[in-house]
Amino acid sequence: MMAVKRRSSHDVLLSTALENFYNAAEEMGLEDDLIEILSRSERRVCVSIPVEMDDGTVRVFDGYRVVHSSALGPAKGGIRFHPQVSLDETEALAFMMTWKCSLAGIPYGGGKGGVCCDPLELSLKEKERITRTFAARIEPFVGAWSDVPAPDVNTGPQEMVWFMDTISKIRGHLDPAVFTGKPVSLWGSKGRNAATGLGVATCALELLRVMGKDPKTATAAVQGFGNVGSFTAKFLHDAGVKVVAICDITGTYYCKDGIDVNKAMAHTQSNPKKLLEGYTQPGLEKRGPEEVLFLDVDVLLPCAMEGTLNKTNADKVKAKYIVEGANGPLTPEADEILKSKGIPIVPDFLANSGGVIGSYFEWCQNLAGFFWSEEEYNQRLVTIMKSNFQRVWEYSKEKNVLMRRAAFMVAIKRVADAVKMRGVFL
Ligand SMILES: NC(=O)C1=CN([C@@H]2O[C@H](COP(=O)(O)OP(=O)(O)OC[C@H]3O[C@@H](n4cnc5c(N)ncnc54)[C@H](O)[C@@H]3O)[C@@H](O)[C@H]2O)C=CC1
Ligand SMILES: O=C(O)CCC(=O)C(=O)O
Repeated sequence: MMAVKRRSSHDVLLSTALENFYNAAEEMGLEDDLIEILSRSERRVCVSIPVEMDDGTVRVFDGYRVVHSSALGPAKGGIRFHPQVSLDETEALAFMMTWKCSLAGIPYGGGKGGVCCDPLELSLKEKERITRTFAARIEPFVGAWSDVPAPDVNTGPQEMVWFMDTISKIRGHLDPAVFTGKPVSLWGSKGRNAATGLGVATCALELLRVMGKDPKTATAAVQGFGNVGSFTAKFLHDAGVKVVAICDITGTYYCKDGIDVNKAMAHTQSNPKKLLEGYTQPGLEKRGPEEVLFLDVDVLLPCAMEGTLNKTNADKVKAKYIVEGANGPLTPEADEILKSKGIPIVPDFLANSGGVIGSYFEWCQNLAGFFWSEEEYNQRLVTIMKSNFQRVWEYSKEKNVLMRRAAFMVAIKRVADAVKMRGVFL
């Protein structure tokens, strides 16, 4: 029995992340003091964001920026705009960023941020005011060598430019390396927008390879059709996988002959809310949003939000494999159910690490002031993703544990070694 008193939370994501961490730490025999240190965040910043709305009224939004660990380098992680954002959720996501960056082999710690708001109800100008005020309030805490935010749910290149521009104006000089995920025309990198999806698709193709399944005879279903889901579907489609279903908050769009992914992407790009609503093609059937999860396909890729597969629905999964594009899409109860069904799962912080690896490439280019071609970017990304997949796959076989546990063990070791070498004080 461990002497450490385990932290817990009412937040599903934080309790899931902590439970996975404690179990892996226990299995690898990590020292109690390191468990205590690594189960807490270094810094949790809460800010209020007063904003004048278009109708002249004032609303105050809550914003958060958490640094879980800076043992390996500056904290790294996205900023989310969503009605469910809370301090606990942000801390959970920052915690998982530490393990993601460690496993990826990049020189970063873990951070995450968020603003509790509903972007679907905001005008572009209101979103800009929220972004700029939030940027000003967290300015003392972010920087190229301290904490480097990036996009997450409902944020993208436009928000990253507002953030960078506000911080640069406050500091009196351009500071491009303080945010990644910027547009290519403004210190962004070719490849970053598609990077997470390219990484998720690469992991799915690697899993098919080790399972001896030809991608050209494989089928897939993708939940979520935003940044991660749409590019995941696109790269799988390009590799010859038949993507039979895609999905967003408006429903599941199923076609037994395969979704025309490029057409669906063009559809979402052409409407202001970026939704699939109204998308059509020959043979298309529209179903409820949850139905994507229960289709009889080779690979299911949850690329939307956390907790999608849980104790109430995991037993209905018919897919042969799961590759987690979203952060925390499975609760521990779902993990158990899927384990008993023998379904191999590529865990989120391996599968979706292409985003942060791609952000690392952007940060390197910003610091050097020298930009790469998209070909070079993608080729380096795919090489790293394949090698990280292979490392976790082999370690899981060697230790006879599931891939999630193996990934945690590899990731925790690198951070724990860094904490020991740097020393725990100050
Ligand atoms: N953007 C990035 O580079 C990275 C994002 N992630 C994670 O991937 C996930 C998705 O992020 P993004 O694609 O950036 O967000 P996004 O905002 O671009 O897209 C989210 C998509 O999920 C859909 N969705 C939301 N709730 C849903 C529900 N209940 N049922 C069905 N569809 C639903 C939305 O309609 C939208 O299509 C999140 O968990 C995020 O933390 C992870 C790594 C990097
Ligand atoms: O690109 C980044 O720095 C972080 C992306 C992110 O938030 C994530 O991987 O969950």
